[in-house]
Amino acid sequence: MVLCFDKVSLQRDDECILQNINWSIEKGEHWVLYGLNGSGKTAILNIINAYSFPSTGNVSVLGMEFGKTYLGEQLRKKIGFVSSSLQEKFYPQNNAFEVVLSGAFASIGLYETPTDEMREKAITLLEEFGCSEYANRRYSTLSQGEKQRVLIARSLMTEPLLLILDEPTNGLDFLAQEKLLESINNLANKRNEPTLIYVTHHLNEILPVFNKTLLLKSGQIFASGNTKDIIASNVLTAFFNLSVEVKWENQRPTLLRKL
Ligand SMILES: Nc1ncnc2c1ncn2[C@@H]1O[C@H](COP(=O)(O)OP(=O)(O)OP(=O)(O)O)[C@@H](O)[C@H]1O
Repeated sequence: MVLCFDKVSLQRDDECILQNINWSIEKGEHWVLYGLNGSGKTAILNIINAYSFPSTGNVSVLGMEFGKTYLGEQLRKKIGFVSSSLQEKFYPQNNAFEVVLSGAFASIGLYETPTDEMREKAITLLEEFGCSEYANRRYSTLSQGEKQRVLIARSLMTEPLLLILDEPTNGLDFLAQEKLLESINNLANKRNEPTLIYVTHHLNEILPVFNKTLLLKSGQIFASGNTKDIIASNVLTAFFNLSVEVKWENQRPTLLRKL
C-alpha cells in the first residue's frame, strides 16, 4: 500500500475543508487528482506531505502511520513534490545541473559537496528529461517548460517512492506541455518508477498511464476508480452539474460542453 486515507476530515476555523476521505493507492497505480478550485486538492497534498494533519481519521503514507511517530523529514525524503510555485524558489545564479544536484540534499542551493555518484545520476536524469543542452545554463534563463523538466529531474535524485506533480504544465505552451507529458509518460513506464499523483485542471493531460482518478468536490470524494469509468460523460455531467461530453481519442480525453 502506497497511501491510505481512512475517514479523513480536516477542519479549519469552523470550516470543513475535507470530509470523510477514504482513498487508497496500491503500488502499480498512478492517480489523477481532479477537482474545481477550492475543492481541497492542496489540503490533501499537504496531508500527504505531513505539512498538516487531519482533524479526524487515519493516514498512512509509504508504510508510515501518521500520529505514531514524528515523520515529516523521514517521509518527505521518500516523496518527490513538483509544483509551479516551486519554480521561483531556486537561486538564479545556479545552473540547471546544480539545481538537479541540490535534489540529493533536498536543499534549495548546494551547500554540500556532491559525490561522483550524485553527479553521474544528475547527468543521467538531465539526459532522460531532455535537459542536457541547457545543463550549464543559469536556471534564471530557462523557460518555464525547461524549468519544470529540470525540477522533475531534481525530484528524482533521491529515488522517491511517490512523486506528486501539482499542475506541472501551468503556463506551458502546447509543445512544452506535450514534451513534459512525454517525459512523464516515459518515467511512468520505467521499471522501479515512483507511484505518481498528478493534479491537473486539464483533462486532456490525462495520459494512459494514469489508470486511476479521484474526483474531489467541495472537500468530499465525488467519485474514484478506474480513469475510463470516472472520466466519462455521465459522471462529469453530474460532477459539474452541467451537460458535458467526454471524447476519448488516442487514449486521451477531451472535455466539451454540450450545447
Ligand atoms: N487555513 C485555512 N483556513 C480556512 N480555510 C482554508 C484554509 N486553507 C484552505 N482553506 C479553504 O479550504 C478550501 C480548499 O482549499 P485548497 O487550497 O485545498 O483547494 P484546491 O482544490 O487546491 O484549489 P485550487 O485548485 O484553487 O488550488 C478552500 O475553500 C480554501 O479557501
